[in-house]
Amino acid sequence: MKLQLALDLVNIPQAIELIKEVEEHIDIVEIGTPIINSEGHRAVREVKDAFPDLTVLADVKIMDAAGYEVAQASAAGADIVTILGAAEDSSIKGAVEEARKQGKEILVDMIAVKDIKTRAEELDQLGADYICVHTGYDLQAEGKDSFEDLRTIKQVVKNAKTAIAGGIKRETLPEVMKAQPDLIIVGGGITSKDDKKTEAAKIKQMIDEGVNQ
Ligand SMILES: O=C(CO)[C@H](O)[C@H](O)COP(=O)(O)O
Repeated sequence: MKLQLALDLVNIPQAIELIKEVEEHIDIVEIGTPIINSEGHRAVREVKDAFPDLTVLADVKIMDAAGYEVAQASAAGADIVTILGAAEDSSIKGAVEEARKQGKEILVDMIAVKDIKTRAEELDQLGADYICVHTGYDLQAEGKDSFEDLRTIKQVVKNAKTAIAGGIKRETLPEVMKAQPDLIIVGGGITSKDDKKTEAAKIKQMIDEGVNQ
């Protein structure tokens, strides 16, 4: 199980400072959609330049023109690029094909997908590297989570790695870990803390020790 730190509500210098603090405790850093929307691919490039050994995920949440978008994010230095599970199959295929060409990976975000089980089976066949259940901020505000969806995809996904995102924090980690996803994505659960380094270290330790009680 790997830990991905999601950086959403910061600018590029703040992101770089934050990564410096927690770098040793994370496996992947996500350049979140809000940063990319406001700062562009420059955000991905500057983070990759500052941390060349860290795996960088560009959360571009592609919906169309997938091959082109994957190429652009890859050129900026992304190692993993996200596409929405609700996108057309031809877009998913285009994203996977371009990622293979570039030596990158595709994470499919299942946000807003209604039939999680069927779509996860399809995406698995289409060659997704990761399938990620995700409760976005707007549904988190309604008290929703993706724990049940994670159990559902774990039952049907045969090839892809599984991931979960959305409001995960140290207190909910044991529940998440019971389902054994390959990747756990934590944003506010780390970035909202005064001592981000200690929080990231504790979360990483729980993951590494397989704490699930
Ligand atoms: O993709 C995102 C929002 O669309 C976030 O990066 C993801 O939800 C993780 O952040 P948090 O743990 O703060 O919910």
